Amino acid sequence: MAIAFKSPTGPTPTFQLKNNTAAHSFLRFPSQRLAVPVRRFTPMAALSTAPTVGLSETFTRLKNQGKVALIPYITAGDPDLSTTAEALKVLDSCGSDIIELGVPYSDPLADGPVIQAAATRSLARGTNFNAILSMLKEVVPQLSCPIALFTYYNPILKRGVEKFMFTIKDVGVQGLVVPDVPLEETEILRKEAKKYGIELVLLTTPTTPKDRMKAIVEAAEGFVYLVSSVGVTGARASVSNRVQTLLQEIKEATTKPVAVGFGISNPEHVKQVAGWGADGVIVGSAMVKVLAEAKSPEEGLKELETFTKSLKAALD
Ligand SMILES: O=P(O)(O)OC[C@@H](O)[C@@H](O)c1c[nH]c2ccccc12
Repeated sequence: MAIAFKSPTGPTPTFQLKNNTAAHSFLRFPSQRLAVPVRRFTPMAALSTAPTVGLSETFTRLKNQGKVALIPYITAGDPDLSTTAEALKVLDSCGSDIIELGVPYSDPLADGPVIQAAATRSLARGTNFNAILSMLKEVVPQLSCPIALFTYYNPILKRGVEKFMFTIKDVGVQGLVVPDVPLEETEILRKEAKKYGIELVLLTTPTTPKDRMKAIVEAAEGFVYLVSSVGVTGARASVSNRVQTLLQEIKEATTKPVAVGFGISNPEHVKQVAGWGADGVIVGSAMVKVLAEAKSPEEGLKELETFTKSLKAALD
C-alpha cells in the first residue's frame, strides 16, 4: 500500500510507505513553481545572543584535526524541557560536535516509532515552540557546540520564513534541518536563512537520482545529510554498506562535509561509518530511547552521558 506524503505546499517530497518500508525521496522537484508566502518581517531589535561557532566552521576544525563529528539528535521536551536543557549540556560536555534538536510535530512522517512517540509525549506535556526558544535562550550560551534545529516545514510556514529564521538565530541556533521541504522551496528558505547566518542542511537518500543529489549538495549549507537507508528513522542491527559507495559518489560531487544518519545506534556502527569516510555521524533514535526508557530523568541523563561517551570513544 502506498501512502504519498504531501507537504502543505502541494506536490513535494514523497514518503511512500510500501509494505512498511518508506522509500524517502526528499526534496522531490515539484511539477510547478509553488507560491510560498514570504511575509515582510522587520526585526524588532538586533540579535540578542552572541553567535557561537557555526556548522561549517565546526567541520573545518574537525577536518584539520583529522576527526569525525559526533552529532546526536534528541526531541525537545521529552520527557520535559528542563531535562532537555540538561541533556544538551550533557551531550555538549561529552564531546558532541553538533547537536540536532528536534521540534516535536504532530505528523512526523519521516520518523520511526521511537521518535514519533517522543514527539507525542512532548506535545502531550504541552511543549510548544516558544517554550523551546526560551529554554534555548538560557542554555545555548552555556554550550560549546552549535545547535541545528530540526523541524518539519509546516511550523516554519506558519510563523513566516523570515520571522522564523530571525527568531531561531536570536536564541543562538546555528543550523536548520527541514526533512520535508521541496527542493525548489529550499531557495527561499536558504535566502532567508543566509540573511541571519543560519546554515540550511539538506538531505539526500539512497534513492535520490544523481542529478538531484548534485542539486541538493550544491544547495546544502553546513553539511550534507546522507540518509543511510530507505525507511524511517530508527536503530537498525547494521548500517547498509551501500553508504560507503554513496559517500564516494557525494564526495565526487562536493567538498562539503557529509554526515550520515539513520539506524546508527552503537559504537561499532559509528566506527564503521567513520571508516567509510563520513565527516559526521548522526545518532537519534538510540539517544531518544535512552532518555525515554530511563526510570527517571536523572537516570536518563546519567545513561545518556555513558552512551554518548561510548560513541565518542569510537571516534577517537
Ligand atoms: O533515529 P536515527 O535512525 O538514529 O536517525 C537520525 C534521525 O533520528 C535524526 O537525524 C532525525 C530525526 N527526525 C528525522 C526525520 C527525517 C530525517 C532525520 C531525522
